[in-house]
Amino acid sequence: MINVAFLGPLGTYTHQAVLQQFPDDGNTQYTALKTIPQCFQELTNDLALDYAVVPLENSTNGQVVFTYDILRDLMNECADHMQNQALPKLEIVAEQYVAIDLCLISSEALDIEALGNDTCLKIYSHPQVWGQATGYLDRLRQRVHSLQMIDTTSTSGAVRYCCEKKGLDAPNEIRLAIASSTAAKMHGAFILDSPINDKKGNTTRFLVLRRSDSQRGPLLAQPSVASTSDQQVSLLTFVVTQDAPGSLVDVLNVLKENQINMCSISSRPYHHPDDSKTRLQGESTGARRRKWQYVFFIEVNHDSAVNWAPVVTGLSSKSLRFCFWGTFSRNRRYYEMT
Ligand SMILES: O=C(O)C(=O)Cc1ccccc1
Repeated sequence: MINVAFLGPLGTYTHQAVLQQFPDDGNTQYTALKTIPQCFQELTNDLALDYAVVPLENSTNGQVVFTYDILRDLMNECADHMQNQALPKLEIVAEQYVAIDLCLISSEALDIEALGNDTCLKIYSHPQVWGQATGYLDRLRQRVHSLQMIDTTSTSGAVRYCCEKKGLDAPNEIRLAIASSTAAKMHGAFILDSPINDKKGNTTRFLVLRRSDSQRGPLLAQPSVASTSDQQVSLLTFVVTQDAPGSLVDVLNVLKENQINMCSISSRPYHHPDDSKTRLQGESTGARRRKWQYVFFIEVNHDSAVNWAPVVTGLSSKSLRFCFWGTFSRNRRYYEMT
């Protein structure tokens, strides 16, 4: 029996990613959690859980910042170190891609074209959705008196909320949700319009994590739909000194020297803690501390034959803090999603 935690509840896009990775074979238990931080915390602390699945980025509106910021914080607060290499308690073991077709959903059959200009719309969804349907929402806003966007902890939860509040709307007020057709079906709700996403091929990429003290080796559940490819991907995070010209180039040169191709780079700001115990290696004690620094996230793709020892040594010597988050197979959906 394997136990997979995910950003729930049932009917979310993350749930879809979970089922792609871990099809329901009678041997899998699914644990729906409320928030992304909870997915990280529970996987770290609850030994009954084997994996956690969280969203990482969306092809239309980019980074899922909650996830990036937890990876950043886990690197910075990591108690286990090998010199300046942080050894986190979690590792990434797979990726998944889910096509996100957003639907406008109501607890009642309504004609969306017939909304009056005195209508006050309240639209509920996960915050990640707003940046994926801006064009549609802008057009809708022009046809009604007001349109309010209200965050929920999940898309599926938004549909449930609208169904629970059915019939309780004030006059002229209409509650709608944005979620998947699966979520609409699950709650017996009505799809008023779909797809309403700005871009065709809107896709979210998810990470599958496990505790790094878990038994090494191939994933316990080999995905049946998402077959893997020969390409391997590794995710690394690091901090460079901002006072030395070329310090980022120095890190990237380690990859070049080892013939490793970088396929993505991004960064997130972080405010460096003042606590002197957390001073990064290589930072001079007398130097004025920068409050505003950046963590870089890079992904590299390679075949399975990489000799990581010199790469890790090189990267740790060129960065102030460094963390290797794991190697996983490039999912075949990476090539297939439009
Ligand atoms: O709320 C959900 O359905 C989630 O799984 C989070 C999310 C929201 C929008 C796109 C992808 C994932």
